[in-house]
Amino acid sequence: MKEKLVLIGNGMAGIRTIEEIIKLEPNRFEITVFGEEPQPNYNRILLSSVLQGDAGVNDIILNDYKWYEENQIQLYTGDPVVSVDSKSQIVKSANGIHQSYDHLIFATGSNAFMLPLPGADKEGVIAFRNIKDCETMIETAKKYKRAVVIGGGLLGLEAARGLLNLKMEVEVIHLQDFLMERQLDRTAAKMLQEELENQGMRFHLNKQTEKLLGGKRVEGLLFKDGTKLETDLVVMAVGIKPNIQLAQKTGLEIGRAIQVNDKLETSQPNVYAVGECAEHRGVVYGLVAPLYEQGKVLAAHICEQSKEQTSQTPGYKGSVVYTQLKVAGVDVFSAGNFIDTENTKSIRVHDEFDRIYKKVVIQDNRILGCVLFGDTSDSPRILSMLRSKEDISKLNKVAILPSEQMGAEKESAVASMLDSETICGCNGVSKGDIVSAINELGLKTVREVTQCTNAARSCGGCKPQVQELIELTTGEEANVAKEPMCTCTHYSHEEVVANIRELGLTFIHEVMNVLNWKSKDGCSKCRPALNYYLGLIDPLNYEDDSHSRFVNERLHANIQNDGTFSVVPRMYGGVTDSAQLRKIADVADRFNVPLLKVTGGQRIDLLGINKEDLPKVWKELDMRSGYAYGKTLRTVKTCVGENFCRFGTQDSIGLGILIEKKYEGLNTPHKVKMAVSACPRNCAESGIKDVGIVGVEGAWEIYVAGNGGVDLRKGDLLCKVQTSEEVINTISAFLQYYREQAKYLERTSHWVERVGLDSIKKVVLEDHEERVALIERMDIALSTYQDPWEELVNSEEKKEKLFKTNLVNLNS
Ligand SMILES: Cc1cc2nc3c(=O)[nH]c(=O)nc-3n(C[C@H](O)[C@H](O)[C@H](O)COP(=O)(O)OP(=O)(O)OC[C@H]3O[C@@H](n4cnc5c(N)ncnc54)[C@H](O)[C@@H]3O)c2cc1C
Ligand SMILES: NC(=O)c1ccc[n+]([C@@H]2O[C@H](COP(=O)([O-])OP(=O)(O)OC[C@H]3O[C@@H](n4cnc5c(N)ncnc54)[C@H](O)[C@@H]3O)[C@@H](O)[C@H]2O)c1
Ligand code: SF4
Ligand code: FES
Repeated sequence: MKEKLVLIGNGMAGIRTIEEIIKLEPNRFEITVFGEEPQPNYNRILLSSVLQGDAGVNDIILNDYKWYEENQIQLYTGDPVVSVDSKSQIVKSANGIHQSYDHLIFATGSNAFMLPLPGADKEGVIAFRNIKDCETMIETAKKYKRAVVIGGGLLGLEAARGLLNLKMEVEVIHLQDFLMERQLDRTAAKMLQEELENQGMRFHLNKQTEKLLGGKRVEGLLFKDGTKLETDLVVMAVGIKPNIQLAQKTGLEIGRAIQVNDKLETSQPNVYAVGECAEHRGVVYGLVAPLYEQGKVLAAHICEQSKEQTSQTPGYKGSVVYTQLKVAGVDVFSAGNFIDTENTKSIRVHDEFDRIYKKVVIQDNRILGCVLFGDTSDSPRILSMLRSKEDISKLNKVAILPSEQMGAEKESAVASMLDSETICGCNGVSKGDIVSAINELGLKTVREVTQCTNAARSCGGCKPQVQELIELTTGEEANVAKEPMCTCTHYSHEEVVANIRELGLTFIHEVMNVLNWKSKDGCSKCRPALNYYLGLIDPLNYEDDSHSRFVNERLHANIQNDGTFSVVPRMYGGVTDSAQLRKIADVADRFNVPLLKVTGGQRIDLLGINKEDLPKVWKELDMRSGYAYGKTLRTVKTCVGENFCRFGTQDSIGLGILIEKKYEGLNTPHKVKMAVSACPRNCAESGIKDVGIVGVEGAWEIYVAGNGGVDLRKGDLLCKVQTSEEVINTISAFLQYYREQAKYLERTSHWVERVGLDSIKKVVLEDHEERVALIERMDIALSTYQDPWEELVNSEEKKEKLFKTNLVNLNS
């Protein structure tokens, strides 16, 4: 006879526990599930996506009726359990079902907390917790215009974004003086507020609602300070309260929720609790990651018990939680304890130009928590250090929060992650788990990876990383719907480019309007990408939008960690002369330049220059910009070559200078570095450059897609040619093809790995017509080049705009 297992609550934690049990013991239990809601188990997290218009109700079903049938689970939906007789081990449902049990799991979740305000029972006052609430909001938006969300936490802001998408005017009422105070500090909250205001939300902070006004239907709010606000809909998002009435009636021990030990056992034998209705070591969790961890432990414990073994399960020890806001155009991440105290120290990066803020709080050489805004790419690494309580005393502090300005290559966070690091936080799936599944089971799609590992099955925030892992592991492009360019749009990079071409779109806001961008002004990911693509497609007519460029590119200098700038003038082929050196020395003296440094690209960097001095420095230098800051050609490093070196067989300096003069200022998807060495001894390191030329007897070998950064990669031999002219033509064809085919911010190394060298050779070397066309398009692009320093020095208006006003907000 099978043991009887009854689950009360058909939600995310309860059903995940059942899935884990079935994995361990597919046939041991006769399982019965009671659910109060009328649907099968669905992904509550994605209600935000349903409201924001990114998914339909059917898309968020996690386990359909067929799954229950296939696993022989008796499911009663729309039928809550109303009493439990724990003596005779029987539960009774509202519809009168009596079901006996050997094991009983409470997974009754939470209810939305409704403020007990006068008028809270009026029509048009709702919560945001289930499918019904979501449908009510969608219906309301068809008839009414104004909405108020009470509560500026995760749920409130996701609801507000959804209501904006439904074309309502949205006001958010928040009790505290900054948003998401449970997840963010004041600085990050202020940046978030500005971003959301840009998107169209209006905020009322420090406001306490006293009463809801209106007749049968809500018409407004009255606040404690006497002010009023009119509205047609009120959504309360002020927290949750565990659903414990039934447990209370059953006589289970209750604190803030049902009290459980490390095995998720309640105070009564064979009765367990899991999910938001459970309190473990004084903590009640409200996010799925810890609830799924609980479910796994509980499943193992119940299965071991059924075998009448002594329990081997180490037990649930509590979780480090993290949160991410699911709102288009906003990247926010928060984990652990991020509040500064007298015992903590913190590392901070605050880039007001690009609206990036990162804070990592440290105590006794361990990371306690972090807040990331604007760029959350460091989150897996920091979370991993936080969870493992890694001793960071030996780490260079810069390594904890590396930034591009500090020399780090950050384009593939996934590639540089350790196997033990977590890719999917919701489901606790590591990079190693996913890579093993891909290799062992031959998985090719994100959906397959989800089915086998559960990664990407909850909030979906890790889908891009899973996709990238498939591509990195198999060397093939993952067979999934293309990943959107950013959270502002459904369209992938490729689709946006195709639309710009097909519809003849010519400026950034036009692209956003025509392609139904979700946020009015885009974000720091899509704006620079659109600016690049528009310039690529119509180089002669497109007017570059400097406000859609990253700060260094906008100011034509590299910002340093103390807020000063570095200036690197162009030195073609790494060659200089005494006049240039004298000029540089004079400028260094006149402007008290604290550091002069020879760079890896063979030029001289003047570091520590104040922003207001930049135009004067450029003027006095009277040299061209070295573009040490741009997504463009950086340097062409050269070796001494035949003129002086005993081994030299070719004029590397001459060719290097020719190349650098030809391609300077060219806009590319990411930075491009080149080198020319005059013999295979390769003193200019041609093997680790985007384009590297090596002289061999009477010929030049051209290598591409090398990289000397974090993702060290040896270049691939593209071809061998005889003359400098052929070198130039081949570089033109290759670089133009890269410009047209790569995604913005994709280095040549990643692009070549993604599309394959052979396919590039076919176009760039073998298809004569296409090669000629690429070279022509390259020449057109190059014809528009103007040195930016010279342009700025000679234009008062440009100087005024860039250096005197504070036009620094990418989103402004
Ligand atoms: C809009 C929204 C967005 C969210 N986004 C995120 C996110 O991005 N990341 C994240 O980690 N978390 C998110 N959450 C929270 C997450 O959804 C919850 O933590 C999770 O659903 C809790 O799972 P649970 O099974 O404990 O409870 P629930 O999912 O609430 O399931 C409990 C179920 O039990 C049923 N029930 C209650 N009493 C009875 C009874 N007596 N008999 C039968 N059935 C009963 C309820 O009707 C319910 O269906 C979000 C929540 C919402 C509402
Ligand atoms: N992206 C995510 O991870 C995500 C998204 C949505 C919901 N959730 C989860 O769902 C649950 C509910 O979310 P939530 O945002 O309601 O809970 P919350 O407790 O995190 O936030 C509630 C917010 O409402 C504010 N508030 C409280 N009383 C108020 C009042 N009278 N007037 C105005 N503001 C008031 C609080 O200051 C707080 O910031 C949480 O467990 C949350 O973690 C998570
Ligand atoms: S690469 Fe060859 S030619 Fe150039 S400096 Fe080195 S040894 Fe001399
Ligand atoms: S991080 Fe939420 S589904 Fe993977």
